[in-house]
Amino acid sequence: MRSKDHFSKIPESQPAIAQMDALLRKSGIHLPSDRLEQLWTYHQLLRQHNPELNLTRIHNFTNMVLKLYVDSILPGRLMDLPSPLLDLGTGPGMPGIPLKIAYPQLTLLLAESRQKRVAFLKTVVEKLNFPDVEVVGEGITPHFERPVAGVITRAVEDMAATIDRVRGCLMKDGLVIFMKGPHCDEEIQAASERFMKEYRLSKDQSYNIPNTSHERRLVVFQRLGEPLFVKKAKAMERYISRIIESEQNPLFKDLKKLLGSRGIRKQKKALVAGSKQVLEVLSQFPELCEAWIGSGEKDPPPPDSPEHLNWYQLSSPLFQSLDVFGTGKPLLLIRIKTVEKWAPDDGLPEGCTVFIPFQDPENVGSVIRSAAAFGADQVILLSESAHPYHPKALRASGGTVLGIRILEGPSLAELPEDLPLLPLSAGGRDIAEIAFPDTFAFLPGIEGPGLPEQFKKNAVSIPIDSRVESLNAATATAIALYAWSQYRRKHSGV
Ligand SMILES: C[S@@+](CC[C@H](N)C(=O)[O-])C[C@H]1O[C@@H](n2cnc3c(N)ncnc32)[C@H](O)[C@@H]1O
Repeated sequence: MRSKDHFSKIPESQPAIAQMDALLRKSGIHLPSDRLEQLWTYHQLLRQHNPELNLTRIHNFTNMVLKLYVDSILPGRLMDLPSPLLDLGTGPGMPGIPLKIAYPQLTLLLAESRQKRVAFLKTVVEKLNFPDVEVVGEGITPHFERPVAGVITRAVEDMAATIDRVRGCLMKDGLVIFMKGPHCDEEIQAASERFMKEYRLSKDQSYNIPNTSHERRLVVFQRLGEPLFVKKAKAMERYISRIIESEQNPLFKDLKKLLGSRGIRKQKKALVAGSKQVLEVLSQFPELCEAWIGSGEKDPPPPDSPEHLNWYQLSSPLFQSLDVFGTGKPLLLIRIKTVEKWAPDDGLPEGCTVFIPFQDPENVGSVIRSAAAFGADQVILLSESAHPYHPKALRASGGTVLGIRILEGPSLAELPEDLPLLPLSAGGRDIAEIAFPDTFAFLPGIEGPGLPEQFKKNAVSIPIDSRVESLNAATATAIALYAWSQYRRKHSGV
């Protein structure tokens, strides 16, 4: 490899500043004398401290100039460098120090976790009398929150790891600049896929260190969103935030009661869980949303949330006691719509009504979801039923509870027999063979006891294998709804 290098014939016995200048110029880099001297001083320091600190394995003068200094400066010729720029894992100062010498207007942060190297970097910065260069003597983690417009990194780690690491400090539109060798397609692909929503690949340029056979690749990702600390600050400004750390806090006590149907009925409020559902409810029913509930201040409300939203920041144990599904993601406190009453005298509207007597909130939620999916006209909750806004019901309903017409009716025993009912019970007529009336209601039984005797005579059933006693009540209702939707499609072309 070395024999191909154009400059390998330069005598190594007495390298001098002029030879460095010549190598730089042949590589297209023209430094004025004061900056050339800075680079020379840096080179001397590197040489002086290398035996003790093992700063670089490159010892040959020509190679040091080309593979370290020229290589470090080249990104500045291929793009406009963002400033302030964080050189992450700078080691002995590469590419940061040569870049700062070539582009003195840069504000630079040199991050290095190994303390001996940190001491070396501080000596360099002092000797070169650099303005606007700071040595950050710590390992960069996502908790590092100093705002920077760009990050540059050479020979540190894979791209995805770095992008993740700088999520605390890189500002919106900021650039992560990777100085890589030619074979980094897999890394680019992995990082592009993982950060698809937050970053875009803005540059991928192959080049050579001039007059050498050394191939390089400059890969740049641009951040599309804000870092967390900015999101937090904006959210603090926009929403009323409350920190809740005690179980005795009245707000928390009320929230805790929303884990059961009684509390929901009394307060007319509910908790929505699961990030997808929370975001859907927030965008579809902003007027119903009261508070965004998170663990501490991580995960602030999204920037376009309604302004009246409160932001409750719960201590981790308090949050976990509300996060019954263990999502770890924020919950949403919503007001529930007033549920209209229904009495038998009101009759039924044309189409399909579904009565719900289920005591298991998951069954309530999943039947509501099926009712919405198959186009039922309304759902009437009998007094036996669990609350449709119970956290388990809301989750099982996939949010459809908020979209479908729901009424509150009497108990199962109070339903008159002369309603146009299609009770669901094993042993009834085969549902595939009946003609569905224009106006009717499905009436499934309660889990366990099933239907009271008086309804069984008109029941319809879903034929099942004789070794299975019965279907789950919500499943049976879903299949009955499907049978009706198929019948309707066939007979009315809907
Ligand atoms: C292989 S060296 C490369 C140094 C230099 N960028 C170069 O091109 O010569 C990697 C350096 O990154 C430092 N480093 C690794 N992870 C780091 C982190 N998270 N924050 C700061 N420095 C880190 C290591 O201590 C090491 O000095």
